[in-house]
Amino acid sequence: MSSFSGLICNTNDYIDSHKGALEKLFTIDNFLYIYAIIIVLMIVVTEIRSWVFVKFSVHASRVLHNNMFQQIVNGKMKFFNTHQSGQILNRFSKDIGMIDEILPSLLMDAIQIFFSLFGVFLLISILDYWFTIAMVVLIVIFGCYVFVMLPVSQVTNELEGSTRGPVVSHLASSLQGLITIRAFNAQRVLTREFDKYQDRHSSIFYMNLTLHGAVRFWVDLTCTVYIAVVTFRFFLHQDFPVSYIGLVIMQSTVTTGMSSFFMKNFCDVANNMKSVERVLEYSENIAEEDTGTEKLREQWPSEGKVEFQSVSLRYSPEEPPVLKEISFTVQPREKIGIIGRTGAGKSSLLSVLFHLFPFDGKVVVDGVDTKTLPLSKVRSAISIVPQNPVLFSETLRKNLDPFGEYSDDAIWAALDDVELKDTIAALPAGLETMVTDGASNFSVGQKQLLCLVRAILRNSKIIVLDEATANVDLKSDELIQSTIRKRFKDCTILTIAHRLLTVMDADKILIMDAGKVIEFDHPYNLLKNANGFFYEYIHKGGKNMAEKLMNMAEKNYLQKAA
Ligand SMILES: Nc1ncnc2c1ncn2[C@@H]1O[C@H](COP(=O)(O)OP(=O)(O)OP(=O)(O)O)[C@@H](O)[C@H]1O
Repeated sequence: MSSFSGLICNTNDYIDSHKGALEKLFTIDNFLYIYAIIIVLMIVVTEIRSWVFVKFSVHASRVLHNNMFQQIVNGKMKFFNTHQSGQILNRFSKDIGMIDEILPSLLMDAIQIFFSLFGVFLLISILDYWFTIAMVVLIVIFGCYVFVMLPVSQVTNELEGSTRGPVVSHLASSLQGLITIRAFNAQRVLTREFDKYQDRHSSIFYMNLTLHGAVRFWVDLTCTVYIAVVTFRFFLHQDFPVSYIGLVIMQSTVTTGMSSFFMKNFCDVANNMKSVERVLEYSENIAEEDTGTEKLREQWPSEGKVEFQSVSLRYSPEEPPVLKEISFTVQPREKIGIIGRTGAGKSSLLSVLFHLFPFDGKVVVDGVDTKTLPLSKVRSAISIVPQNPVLFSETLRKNLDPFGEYSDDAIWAALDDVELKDTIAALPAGLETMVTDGASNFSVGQKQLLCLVRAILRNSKIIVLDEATANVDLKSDELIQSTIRKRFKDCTILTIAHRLLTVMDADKILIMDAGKVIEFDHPYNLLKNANGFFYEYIHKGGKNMAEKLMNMAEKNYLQKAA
């Protein structure tokens, strides 16, 4: 009791001695002026700060976003072999969302709280320098918390990101293979797998939350001890005025809440900076290196001669080569059928033609080493009808003619060539029909025919068909083959085929086995070698089929010879 009455007496003495000065400063007019100036300054500073942050964050996120997208669409094929789709989608959704929405406000709050705390500390220190020591101790303790907590929270945050990838990948592949999953009645297996990935992600997510809760507890406890120390000092030294004590204790209490918020914000900013790091990681060194610089004046390729000179390919340095010192020459306008067992390297041969992976040796087209040309030049010179036809979620017209280069008449004529004209004309929107996600409103055979329409429109000198008729019936296969013969008679054609009938009328058959070319000649000549691979391959389908194919080859050979 005696301590409190002492305090009150001291306060009254303090107020009496400073009364004149205080009255002078706090006249009602002065107070209103100062108040108005402070309010205006606060509004101006807040507006400028928000404007700068919004401008900065929008610009930064746009640059990062564009860079990352450009790198991904031009990415090396190897990158897609080693990175899950979920991982890539995560960068575009979670990380970009973090940079766009969360990080700027976190950063703003952190800076604001830092300056507020600094102001409070400064005020308390000016009132009594002994509090500076308590504050320095407080800051050191907070520093220790950050030192211990930050690396742990960065690891848990990283783990959270890496466990979210499989959840997204699993979901994406399940949606893609929904028909197969239902056909095998495998919904339960898939659900169990999804739960496994989800549990893994949730456990890390909760670990993160718990970690933040623990840190908040320790920060609050430290701040409570700090307030107790400050209050205790007033009991030891009772000559402070009450207003002074009230101000210090109130500011110390504010410090408690703000410090805990600042710690959380600081760690969140440091952790979420990882999103920037991850986006930056995908913003460089992913795109293919385009070293070709040679500019060709004349139309290239004009003939369509293709030479493979000692071409070797390995998908990664640790793996064995899938193409081994391959050399052969395709003459202009020749039709080549490529066959071989599964995994022999047929598709890899075509990926070399398009420079999809770095390879040793040379591919020379019409006398020009394709390694000296820009990638866009090489790729635009060759048309492909791939094994897995791809249509985009756009109008049919845009899918067939993405750059708007051809007239409607040319497109309808090309559709007529593959006998799709009536089917497309029967659609209510015709060429303006929207292709649904995954092109599910077209059958696989129709998709392949639409890819063939693209090739017809481009009218390239070299055409590549990678099992283009694998998903169509025999009649459609014959139709496509006759269209190809008619429309591409002046072109060089490389056809990978599993159906021998498809390539029996080819000028030459190239047979691949374990990454090597083992036979390369006219089918009729190959059939003369009873110990050869082709002879054996043809007789696997039964005697009747073999005879039919041999007759076809002979007829074709004699026709060409004549
Ligand atoms: N992107 C890739 N990354 C790593 N290895 C690959 C890749 N693509 C193919 N391979 C490997 O290269 C080898 C040749 O594959 P490729 O697809 O060229 O054979 P293919 O003769 O076309 O087979 P199929 O007739 O079954 O399509 C195989 O052992 C395959 O595992």
